[in-house]
Amino acid sequence: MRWKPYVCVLLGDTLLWLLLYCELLLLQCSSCGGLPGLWAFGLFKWTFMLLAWTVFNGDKPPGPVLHRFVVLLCLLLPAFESVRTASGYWTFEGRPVPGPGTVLLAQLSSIAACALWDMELTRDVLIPKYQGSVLGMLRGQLYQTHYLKELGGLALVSLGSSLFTGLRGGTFMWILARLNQRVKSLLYSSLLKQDIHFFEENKPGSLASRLHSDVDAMGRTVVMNCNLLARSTLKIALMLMMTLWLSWQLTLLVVVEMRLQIVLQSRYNEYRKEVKEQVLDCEAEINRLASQTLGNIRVVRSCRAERYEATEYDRVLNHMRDIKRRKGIYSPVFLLVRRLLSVGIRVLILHTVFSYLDRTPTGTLAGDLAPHTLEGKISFRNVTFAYPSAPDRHVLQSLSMELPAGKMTAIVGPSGGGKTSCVSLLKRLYEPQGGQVLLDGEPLHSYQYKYLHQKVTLVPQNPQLFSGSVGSNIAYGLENCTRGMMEEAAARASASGFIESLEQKYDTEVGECGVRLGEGLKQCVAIARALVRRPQVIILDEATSHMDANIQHAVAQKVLVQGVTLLVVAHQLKTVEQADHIIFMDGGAVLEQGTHQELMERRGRYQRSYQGAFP
Ligand SMILES: Nc1ncnc2c1ncn2[C@@H]1O[C@H](COP(=O)(O)OP(=O)(O)OP(=O)(O)O)[C@@H](O)[C@H]1O
Repeated sequence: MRWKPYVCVLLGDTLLWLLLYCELLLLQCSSCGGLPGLWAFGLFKWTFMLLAWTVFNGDKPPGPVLHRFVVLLCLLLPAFESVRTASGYWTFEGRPVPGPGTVLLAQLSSIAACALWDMELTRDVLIPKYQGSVLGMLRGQLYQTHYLKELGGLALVSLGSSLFTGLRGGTFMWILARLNQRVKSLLYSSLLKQDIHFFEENKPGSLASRLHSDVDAMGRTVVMNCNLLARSTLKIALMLMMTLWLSWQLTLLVVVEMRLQIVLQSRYNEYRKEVKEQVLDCEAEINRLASQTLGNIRVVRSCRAERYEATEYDRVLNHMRDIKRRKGIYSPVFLLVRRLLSVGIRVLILHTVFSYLDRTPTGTLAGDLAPHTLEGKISFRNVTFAYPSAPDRHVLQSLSMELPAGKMTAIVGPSGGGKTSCVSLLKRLYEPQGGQVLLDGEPLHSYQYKYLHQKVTLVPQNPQLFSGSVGSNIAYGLENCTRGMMEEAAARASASGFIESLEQKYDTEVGECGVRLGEGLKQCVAIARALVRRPQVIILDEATSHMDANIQHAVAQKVLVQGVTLLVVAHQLKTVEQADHIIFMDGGAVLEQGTHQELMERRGRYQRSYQGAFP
């Protein structure tokens, strides 16, 4: 959270209070106008601060937390004084103006309320989120650094939540006590004013009970329900916002399910109520018939109405049986419909999940080429490419370039020029929309997937190491990697010197994400990891940025000696001077290419960039 706007708001508030005091002093006013004046001043402050924000920040609206803070700061004091006046605890009207202590208290309360408000509101949403992240880490999906952050977040939110729950409970208990006191006092005064015959009609015991137990019970009900209402409303609103943010489709399904369940349940409740009334009517009828007939048995006998009465009794019993049978059918049908609805919604939710499982990748599938020997010549032919997330924006435009086999080619140019996009296409992370990328004259997609990734290896700028030994990181993913292979790769990556200097050499632990190694050493290990696979093309995407210039040069030479094609993507032009071929890219197109000497003599963009970098 950026704290500067909050400090400015606090200073602004203090300044406006000072102005009010000065103005009252100058105008020789003894009061700021009671409660209406206080409210007017609060609203003025609110408007003023929003206007000031617009002046300094243009159309950009203040964030919700900052806005809440401003509202609290401006309206907390008038609201507090209004509640105090309404509860009869204090009459503000008689006081001239809130003192500096009250203003300071209002500011502190606003800060605390704003912070705790967010904690309380987000507790039920954030706790499950942090718990999920911590569980994710325990299942190995997160690194330790993330784990500590998530665990810290969980602890903080839980602590804040407990604190706020305690404060909220305490505040409501305090309000309850005040409410009871006030109502009892009013009731007692009212009782004392009643006529004497009122006391003759109402026993003192019952009046005393009204005064104590009933008032207590009423206060408890009102306060508890207010508490529950405020809490539930805010909680539902926030949960809805959070779930909408996570997935509006799933939220819609859940809301639809809830709505249908409510409709179904209320229909069923109506029906049950109706049936219950019918059963009660029937029971009453049965009782009436039985008691009427048995109570007047002499009349029944004398009229020979036994058969008639028995038929009547049977009729009511049959009616009762029908009602109960209908109830017996409706209950399981209702449960079935409810369960079907719930299962149906879950099936729909799963269908969103399964659609991902069934999704077929749009890229061209890999072919079966896996030649024994590979030269490592790479050609980009009229390649046009746009990222799937921005299909209308072509980041490469009919780009053509050649990377000679066994040579060092450097791609340079300003940020956003399209260098990394070329590398991504070369690794088949994306497919171009137009043109082709060829390896030894064959399109990349005609090679076997595993073969291609073994022969064309990428070392990224920030390589990830895994907890384990230096050796296991070099041999990562290889089944039959011998110590000899590791040592050879490390030597070519100029990493053997530092590895040999470690106490346990290749068995030295690198720590979580390689934290025990410096950035330069991490890059050396990552290059060794690439080299141990004996690739024919190595792409160093800013992969030597943390290395000393001499080491960078040595690594390049050792790689080239083996006849490997080396593609270096670099920002620092100094590091690519030695390259056999330099390609200068900008705006997704090749602007200039040649050796360092040729490009410097051309006095174009490369030369200007070089001179800009080394004036
Ligand atoms: N995943 C992506 N989705 C959409 N656009 C992207 C994506 N990655 C990069 N771009 C855009 O593609 C353009 C080329 O980016 P690219 O990373 O290839 O340039 P770059 O020369 O490698 O830059 P840098 O040196 O800063 O890495 C940029 O405008 C960038 O914003």
